[in-house]
Parts: sequence; structure tokens; C-alpha cells
Amino acid sequence: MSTRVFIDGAVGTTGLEIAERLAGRGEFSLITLEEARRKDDGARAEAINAADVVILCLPDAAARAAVAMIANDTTRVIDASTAHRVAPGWTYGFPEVIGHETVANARFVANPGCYPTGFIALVAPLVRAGLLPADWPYVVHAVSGYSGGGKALIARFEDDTDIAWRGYGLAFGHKHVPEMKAYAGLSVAPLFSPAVVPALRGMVVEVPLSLEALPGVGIGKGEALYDALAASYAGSPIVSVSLGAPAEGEILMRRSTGSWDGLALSVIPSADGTQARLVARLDNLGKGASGAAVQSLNLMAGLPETAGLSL
Ligand SMILES: NC(=O)C1=CN([C@@H]2O[C@H](COP(=O)(O)OP(=O)(O)OC[C@H]3O[C@@H](n4cnc5c(N)ncnc54)[C@H](OP(=O)(O)O)[C@@H]3O)[C@@H](O)[C@H]2O)C=CC1
Ligand SMILES: CC(=O)N[C@@H](CCC(=O)OP(=O)(O)O)C(=O)O
Repeated sequence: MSTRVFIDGAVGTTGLEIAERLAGRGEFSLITLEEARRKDDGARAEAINAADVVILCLPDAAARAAVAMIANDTTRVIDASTAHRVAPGWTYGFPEVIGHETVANARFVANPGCYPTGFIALVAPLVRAGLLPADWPYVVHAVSGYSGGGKALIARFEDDTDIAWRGYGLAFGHKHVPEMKAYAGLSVAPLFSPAVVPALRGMVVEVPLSLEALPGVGIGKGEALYDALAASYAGSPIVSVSLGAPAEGEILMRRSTGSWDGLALSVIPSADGTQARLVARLDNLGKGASGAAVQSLNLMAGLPETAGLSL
């Protein structure tokens, strides 16, 4: 029997991408609402309670309201919003970090944020292995494609094609910081500096490290960081790890890059071993949102984790 899936927010940026990844897959049957009823609470409640799995692609408040509509003890949830990522009773939907079985068996799964996906993938295994300190104020520089801001930011970048770079998060307290701190296992919040560039999709997340200044780390430890990350993701069909700068000597985000559900991690040590740059590249709409949701859905349905993904 196929798994009945309802995507609440199915015509938004994330919802549409999830629907694309599920299209034509016989393991799932999609419950859909016509345009006139997609924001009708009665119709949504009916669809939510008829589904085996509901995928919430909504603003935070609407996601909380949708969970409150569940009137049974079987409907499972994957919430793409920020509403439940550090909430008790919810499982963080990052199988490579939290454990595949844990996600497969969870009822309430919070899909990770796009920037935290890069940061946590780089830092969590290294803190867990005792190679990086938990009580260090890590700095996170990151660049996202404008689809990361949903329909509103897409419209802004399409209307104002003169924007070359948009730094933001200047009031601090970005909504992704709590999950970064929690799932990287840190006792100090990272300092997060995000920016948007005029590309629809794509993301680079960088954590620069002074190995000589980091307590308990030291000069020449870049390769040990690489070894630990490579071991942590060994065999993953989704996460790759490389050592050193790309042969081209630069990292490019291209406007023409299409949908991709992988996550590429690099450890780039300096020649003298005193510094390293940890870099994650992903598609904010892929492993950063819709790809991750479909990966969790696959696991929850007992299917191979990469089914329907572009890798
Ligand atoms: N874009 C991204 O890269 C990522 C987004 N997310 C998260 O996913 C969620 C969705 O984001 P995104 O797809 O970008 O946002 P969009 O603004 O593109 O889409 C949100 C959709 O939700 C609909 N909606 C809003 N309120 C309700 C409601 N009460 N009932 C039913 N539908 C409603 C909107 O309707 P309408 O079309 O009428 O406005 C819209 O279609 C957010 O929580 C976001 O933070 C997570 C990871 C990455
Ligand atoms: C470019 C841009 O605006 N990005 C969004 C985050 C996108 C994302 O990951 O949203 P979730 O937190 O719902 O996962 C932001 O910084 O608020």
C-alpha cells in the first residue's frame, strides 16, 4: 500500500520542490487541495488527518497551527519550518548526524535549516570526536541563493536585478543559530554572518579556523579534521568529503546550476598548517530543504534514502 502524503503549503517554494521529487513515485499517493481550498482550515485539517505523513512547507506560525490540527495518534509530520527544530518531542531530520534509524522511527521530524545543514555537517562530528572544542565561538560565513527567502525574496531579487550582494542578519539572533548550537554540540553560540547573492539556488557555508589558536587543536591538525569527517560520512551516498582546495583554486557558485540534493564538504588547510577553512556546498532547496525532507520521508516509509533525489 502506498504512503499517503499531504504537503501543506504545496505551492510555495519548498512545497513545489518536494512535489516535484515525489512526482511519479508509486510508493506515495499525494493528497492535494485545489487552489481555492488550500488555506481553508477545515479542508487542511481533513487532509492532515487523512495522511500517513504530512509535510509542512509553511511559515512557522502556520506550521504550529497545522500540528495542532492533528486529531489522531498516527499521522507523522515532517516540518520544513523553523518552528520545531529544537522543540522537545521532535527529531532533527539530519540522518547523517542524528542517526538513520532515529529518523526512520520518528513521528515528528523537524527538517534542518539550510545554513545549519552546512554548519552542523562540518562541525558536529569534529566536536563529538573531541577534535574541536565545544566552548569556542565559531564564526560562520555563508552565502545563499535568493530562493532561500521563499516567494517574497524571489520576487525582490527578480524585481531588483541591480542587487549584487545582500548581507543580512545584522540584528544578530538569526533563527538558525539555536539549531546550529544545539546539534553541533556547542556551549557557545556561533557568530553567524549570512548573505544572499543574485543566483536562484545554491549555498556555501564556511567556518574559518585558526588551528594554532584553537585550544586543544594545534598546528598541522587539518588532515586529522579531514580524516574524522571522512570517517563520519564514509559510505554516504549524499555527503562527500574532500581535502584541500579545488584544483581550480576557487569555489564558484553558478547561476545556471540546477537542482542538487548532495552535500559537499571540504577541509582546506593552509600550507603551514596554522589555519584551515571548513567549507560546505549544497543547494539550499536540495539538501537544505526539499531533498532533506524527501530523504527523511524515504526513511520513514522504509525506502532507500536516496529514492527520488538528484545526486
Ligand atoms: N526556501 C528555502 O530555501 C527554505 C525554506 N524553508 C522553510 O520552509 C517553509 C516554507 O518556506 P518557502 O517554501 O520558502 O516559503 P514560500 O513563501 O515560498 O511558501 C510558503 C507557502 O505557504 C503558504 N501558506 C502560508 N500560510 C498558510 C496557511 N495558513 N495555510 C496554508 N498555506 C499557507 C503560502 O501561501 P501563498 O502562496 O498564498 O503565500 C505559500 O504558498 C518556511 O518555514 C521556510 O522557513 C526551509 C528550508 C529552506
Ligand atoms: C536567504 C534567506 O533568506 N534564507 C533564510 C533561511 C532559509 C531557510 O533555511 O529557511 P528555514 O529556516 O525555514 O530552514 C533566512 O536567512 O531566513
